[in-house]
Amino acid sequence: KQTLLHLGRPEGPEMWAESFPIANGPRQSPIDIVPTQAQHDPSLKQLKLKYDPATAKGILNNGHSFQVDFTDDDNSSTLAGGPVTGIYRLRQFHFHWGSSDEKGSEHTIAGTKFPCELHLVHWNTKYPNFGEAASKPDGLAVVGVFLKIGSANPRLQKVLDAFDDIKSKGRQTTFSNFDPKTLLPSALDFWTYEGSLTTPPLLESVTWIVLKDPVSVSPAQMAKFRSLLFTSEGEAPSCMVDNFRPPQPLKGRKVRASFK
Ligand SMILES: CCCCNCC(=O)NCCc1ccc(S(N)(=O)=O)cc1
Ligand SMILES: [Zn+2]
Repeated sequence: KQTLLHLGRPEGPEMWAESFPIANGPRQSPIDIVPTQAQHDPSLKQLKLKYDPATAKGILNNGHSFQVDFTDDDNSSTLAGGPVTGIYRLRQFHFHWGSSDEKGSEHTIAGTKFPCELHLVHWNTKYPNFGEAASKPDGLAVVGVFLKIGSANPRLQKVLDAFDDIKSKGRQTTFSNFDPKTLLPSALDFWTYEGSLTTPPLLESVTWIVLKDPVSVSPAQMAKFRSLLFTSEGEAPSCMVDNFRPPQPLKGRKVRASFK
């Protein structure tokens, strides 16, 4: 008896190609980053991140992750330098995580999975808005940060404290005066490659900037991530876990390193 279960969750990554054929495209994300195969590119500039805490707006459970949204109607919070040309505006950040500490990240490093991965999503100001930029090959730049199990991360606390208000899908609350720079490691060494959104619509519009150094998260803090729900109030509750896409074929792409 063929059960749907062995095809993965009906709405899971294995099924996406049916509605989004680009799922099998030439520049899909995430990927497995193999440090020994990445080429150091001395022409890569230093990453310039300028975030204004006043641009933090709200925090939302969107049913597949939670995101912190920023006002992006001026250049108060931007990314420049690194592999990109021009100025990209911060729109939101969100996370991906596992049901246990052995998995959860989207990118992997020589096969190593992390329990969690942070994505800071920026759009190219040469386009009028995020939606337009999301459909252009140089439209988006996402900074990826690995979280690894260790001591509790005090910088995460303000985010975790908001979870009671956004437990189920569709819940949101205000979230102000937060500097996402506090979530980053001290060194901004990175790998970079041309890729895509890792969730539908899987658009191939992302310059990925994956930081080499992880930041810490404690098991108790991971347990709080796993207390969020995929489901809306009133539905049978389903814990929000394993919201990561596995690595996709490199298809000849080069991964560059900003460091030796
Ligand atoms: C008005 C425009 C509304 C856009 N709504 C449609 C849309 O494009 N949503 C996609 C949002 C998204 C998905 C995945 C990532 S990831 N995991 O690759 O960083 C980042 C951002
Ligand atoms: Zn993401």
